[in-house]
Amino acid sequence: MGHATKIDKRIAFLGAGNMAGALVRGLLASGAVDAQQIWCVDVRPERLDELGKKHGVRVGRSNREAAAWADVVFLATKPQVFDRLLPEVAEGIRSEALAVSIAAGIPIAAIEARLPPGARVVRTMPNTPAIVDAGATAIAAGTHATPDDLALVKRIFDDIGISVVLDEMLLDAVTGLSGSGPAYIFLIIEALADAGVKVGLHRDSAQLLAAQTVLGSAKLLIETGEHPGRLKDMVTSPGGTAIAGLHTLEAGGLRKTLMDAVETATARARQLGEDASKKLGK
Ligand SMILES: NC(=O)C1=CN([C@@H]2O[C@H](COP(=O)(O)OP(=O)(O)OC[C@H]3O[C@@H](n4cnc5c(N)ncnc54)[C@H](O)[C@@H]3O)[C@@H](O)[C@H]2O)C=CC1
Ligand SMILES: O=C(O)[C@@H]1CCC=N1
Repeated sequence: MGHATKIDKRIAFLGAGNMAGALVRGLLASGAVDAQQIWCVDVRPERLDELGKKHGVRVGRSNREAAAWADVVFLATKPQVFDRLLPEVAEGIRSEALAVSIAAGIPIAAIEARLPPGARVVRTMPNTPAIVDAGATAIAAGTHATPDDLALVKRIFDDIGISVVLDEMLLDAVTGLSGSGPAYIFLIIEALADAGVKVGLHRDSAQLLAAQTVLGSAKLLIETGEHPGRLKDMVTSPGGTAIAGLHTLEAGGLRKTLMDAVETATARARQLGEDASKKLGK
């Protein structure tokens, strides 16, 4: 990739797990920031060693110190530890810094209430394909976030996939759909690979064919802008194989099951937010 302009900010990741790792890698690969502009904090020393060795970024154990150093503070632990994380951030964060949450469920209001008055907060919901620059992220502005803040966060996530700016009330729905969606798709790919084995294919070729079919179908949809129903119709010859398979999927309630799954996951995101808000005393 590579960008004409650099991001002239110091960026801290509080919680340096899967998603933070994807962001660090993406920021460095795009050339948008240099390793010395990144500080990763985690409670697992082995993870810090790994990131330090791999990327040459600064690592440490103190959320407060990293927050005090940074212009942009990513809140990237699990939502369940936000009640411990936020007081440490509140102690450290500078008044001109921006806080960016990637946590499922936690409302912006709950974060703002725990940070100094006027704190600028942006809430996001990325997904794991960001690890290979194919992420899908939704971004929502907090009360005091500026258009420049949103543009900066959008740019960071656009480096590792696509992003959309939405109203915060839609973020739990995004969590149920694209945030959690990779898990659904991996289940589908695994099931298709199993199916391929059942009808006589070797595991390796079955899995590769299944995965490429998902990738290619998504690419076809995005690049043509066609309605998915029309693209489905292109596959289904009269009296052919695809319509026979589709009949079985309809009988198995695949559409309803997927709709239920997204609805359940959305409700779970909301619940995580309510639990966290309660623990945060709000
Ligand atoms: N995994 C996913 O598919 C997605 C996750 N998210 C959100 O991203 C956040 C992080 O998720 P993952 O990266 O998957 O989790 P993870 O478990 O890989 O990373 C979280 C990291 O935080 C560290 N940690 C725990 N307590 C800490 C503390 N007090 N201070 C500093 N670090 C601490 C853990 O050791 C761990 O390395 C979560 O809030 C999750 O809701 C958002 C979108 C997708
Ligand atoms: O399961 C979770 O809580 C996280 C958030 C979105 C995807 N994984």
